[in-house]
Amino acid sequence: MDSSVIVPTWTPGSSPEHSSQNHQPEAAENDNLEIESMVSGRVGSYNEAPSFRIETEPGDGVFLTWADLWVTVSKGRKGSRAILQGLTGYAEPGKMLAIMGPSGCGKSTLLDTLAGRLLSSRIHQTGEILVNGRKETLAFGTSAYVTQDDALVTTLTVREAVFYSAQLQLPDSMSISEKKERAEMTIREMGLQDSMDTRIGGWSSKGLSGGQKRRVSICIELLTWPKLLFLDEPTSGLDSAASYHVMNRIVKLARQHRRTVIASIHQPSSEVFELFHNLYLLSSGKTVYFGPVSMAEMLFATNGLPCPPLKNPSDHYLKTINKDFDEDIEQGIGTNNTEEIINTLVKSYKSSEIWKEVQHNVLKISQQKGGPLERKGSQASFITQSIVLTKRSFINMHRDLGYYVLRFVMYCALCLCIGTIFHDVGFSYDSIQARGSMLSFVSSFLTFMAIGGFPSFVEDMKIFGRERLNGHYGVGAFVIGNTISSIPYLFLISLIPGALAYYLVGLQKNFGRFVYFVLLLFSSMTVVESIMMTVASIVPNYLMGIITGAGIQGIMLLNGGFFRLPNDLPDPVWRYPVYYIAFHTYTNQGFYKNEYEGLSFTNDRAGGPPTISGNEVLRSFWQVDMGYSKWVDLAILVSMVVIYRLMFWGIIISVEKVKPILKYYMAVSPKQSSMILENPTPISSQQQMV
Ligand SMILES: Nc1ncnc2c1ncn2[C@@H]1O[C@H](COP(=O)(O)OP(=O)(O)OP(=O)(O)O)[C@@H](O)[C@H]1O
Repeated sequence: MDSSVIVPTWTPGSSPEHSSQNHQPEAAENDNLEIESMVSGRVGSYNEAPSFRIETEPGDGVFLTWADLWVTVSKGRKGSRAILQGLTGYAEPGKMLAIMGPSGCGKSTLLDTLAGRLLSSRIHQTGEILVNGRKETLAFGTSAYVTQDDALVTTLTVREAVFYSAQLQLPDSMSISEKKERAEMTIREMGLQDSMDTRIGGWSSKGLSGGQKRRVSICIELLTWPKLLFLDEPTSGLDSAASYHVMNRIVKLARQHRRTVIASIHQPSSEVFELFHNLYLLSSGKTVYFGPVSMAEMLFATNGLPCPPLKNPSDHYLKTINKDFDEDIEQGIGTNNTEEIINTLVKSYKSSEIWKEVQHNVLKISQQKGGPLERKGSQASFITQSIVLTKRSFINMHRDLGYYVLRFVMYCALCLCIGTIFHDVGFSYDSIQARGSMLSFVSSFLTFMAIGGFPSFVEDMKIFGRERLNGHYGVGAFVIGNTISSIPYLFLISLIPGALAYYLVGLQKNFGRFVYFVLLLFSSMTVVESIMMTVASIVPNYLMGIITGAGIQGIMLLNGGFFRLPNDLPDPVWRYPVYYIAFHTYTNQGFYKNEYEGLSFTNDRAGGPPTISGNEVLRSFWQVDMGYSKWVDLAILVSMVVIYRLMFWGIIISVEKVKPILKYYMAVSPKQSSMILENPTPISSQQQMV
C-alpha cells in the first residue's frame, strides 16, 4: 500500500569514517534497507550522496510540501525579524519526519506554519505550502496537532477524558463499546493502563505527572488515526523508555495506516532517533539539513565534523549547531566559532546533491495533484457531540470547585447576611426604600458574582480552542453543551440562597411570586455568564477578561435605574441606549413589579397620605415602566441569554473566517524585512534548477 518508495541510485565507493548503520531507523527497516546497505559502504564525498527520489502514487496518504517558506515577526518601528528563512522540504505518508534543532531555532514555528496555525497578527508568512499538490487550509479537522501545552479537562480521569474524546471524534456508526475499546486500547498503547482511573489534575489537586499528561494528549489525537499528525515535543517530560515506546507506537501507526507524521523533538535517545525516517535540522531558522536520517551524518563528516564512535548522532548534531553557549561567561569572550560552523554546514548542504534531490522531490510531489483533504474530525453527529459535551461539562462543573461549589457557599453566606440585615422588613414607609435596596443588591451584586466562574470557563476555552482546531466538534455543540450543563447548577444557586434571602427578609408570602423571584435571579445570572462567554471570545486572557467583564457590568449597573433613577439619567448615551441595553434594568423592574404590586404601605411619619399603594410606589418612586408586565422583563432577560450566546458563536466563527483573510492582506514580502538570509533561493529558481 506504501506508494512512496526510495530508489537508491548512488554508486558506492569508499566509506566515511562513521557509518550510520548503528542508527538506522528500525521502523524504516523495509524502506531504508536498500539505502542502508548502500550507505554502509559509501563514498566519502557528500556531493556524491545516494539519491532518495520518491515515487508518488495516487493513494489516500497525505504529501505535504513547503518551498521557500519565510516567517517574519514584526518588531514595530524596529523592522522585523525572520524566524524561518526560506525553508524547503516535504513529508510523506507512512513516514515520520523529525524536526530538530537547538531551543528557539523555530521548530514550533515551522510546525505551526505547516499546520496553518500561525495566529499572531504580528507574524507574516510567505512561501508555498501544498497538501497533495494543492493549496489547502489545514486547520479545523483536516489534521491533528498535539501542541506543547496539554490543555485537558483536569477533573476527568484518563479513561473518561479519552472515552469522551472518542465519542466526540469517532463516527456514530461505531458502537459505544467499540469506542470504549478503541479508547482503552490507545490508553494501553501509551502505557497509561495503571493510571486509567486517576484524575488528570490541575491547580486544585495533583493528578498525573507532566509526562503522563503528555501521553493523554497524544492518546486523544491518535484515536482517529489522523492522516496528518503534527507533534510538538511529544516526548517532553518522558523518560527514555517511555519516549521510545510512545514514538515507536506513532511510527507503527504511520507505517500501518500510511499516515504522515511530523514531530519536533529536543533530545531523542539513540533508540528514538533510529525510529525517524527523515530529519529536518534547523538552526536560527535556517536549514542545516533536510533529508533521510541516514544521510545526515555525511554532511557533518564531509565538513570535518564526524560523529564520534558510540556517540548518539542526534546529540552530536545538536551540540555542533548550538551557539547559545559560545560565550565564556567568566572571561566574557566567545570561545567557539559555532556561527561559522553553522554557516559552513548551511552552505555545504545547499551545494549538495541531497539538496538537489530534495528540490526534485518537492517539485515532483507538487505536480502530483491529489484530491482535497477530507476533514478528519466532526465524524460524530451534531446531536451526539452536543450530548457528549453536555455530559462532560456537567461532570466538570460538578468536580471543579471554582465553577459553582464555592459560589454556592458564598451565595448562601451573602443571602444569610441580606436576610439578617433586612430581616422582617415590614410594610411601613421606610420599608419601601429598604425593599428596593435589598432587591437591587440581589440584582446587582449576586449576579455580578457570576463572574467568579470565569477562570474555570477560560480553562474550558483553552480546551475548546485545541479541540476545535483539531476538528473534534463545532462551536454550536460547545455552546449547547455549556448552556445546558450549567442550567441545573445556576438554578440551584438561585433557588437555595434565593429562598434564604426571600423568606428571611419577609418579601411577599406568595409561592408564585417566590418562583418568579428565583426565575428572574436565575435568568440574570445566566445573562452574566453569557456576557462573560462573549468577553472570553474576544479577550483570551482571564485577568483581562475579568477586568473587561467587571467594567462592562459596572457601566450597566450604574445605568440600571437604581443608583440614578431612569428619568434622571442624561438622555444621550446613558438613557439611550445604555439604560435599555443594561440587563439590570429588566432585573430591577422585574423584581420591583413582583414585590410591590398588590402591597400597600402605611405612613408612620407625620404628614402625607395614610397609605400608599405598591403600584404608586412603582410609578412615582422607582419610575418603573408599567406599560408591560413583569413576565416581559423575564422574557427580555431570556432573549439576552440567547443573544449573547449567539454573539459568542458569531465572534468565534467570524474570527476563524476573517483572520486568514486579514493575514493574507497584511502579509509582507520577507525580502522587505530587515533581516534577510544570505543568497535566498526563490522557489521559482529552485524549480528551474531541478
Ligand atoms: N509570536 C511570536 N512573536 C515574537 N517572536 C516569536 C513568536 N513566535 C516565535 N517567536 C520567536 O521565534 C523563535 C523560535 O521560536 P519557536 O517557539 O519556534 O522555537 P523552538 O525551536 O520551538 O523552541 P523550543 O525548542 O524552546 O520550544 C524564538 O526566538 C521566539 O521568540
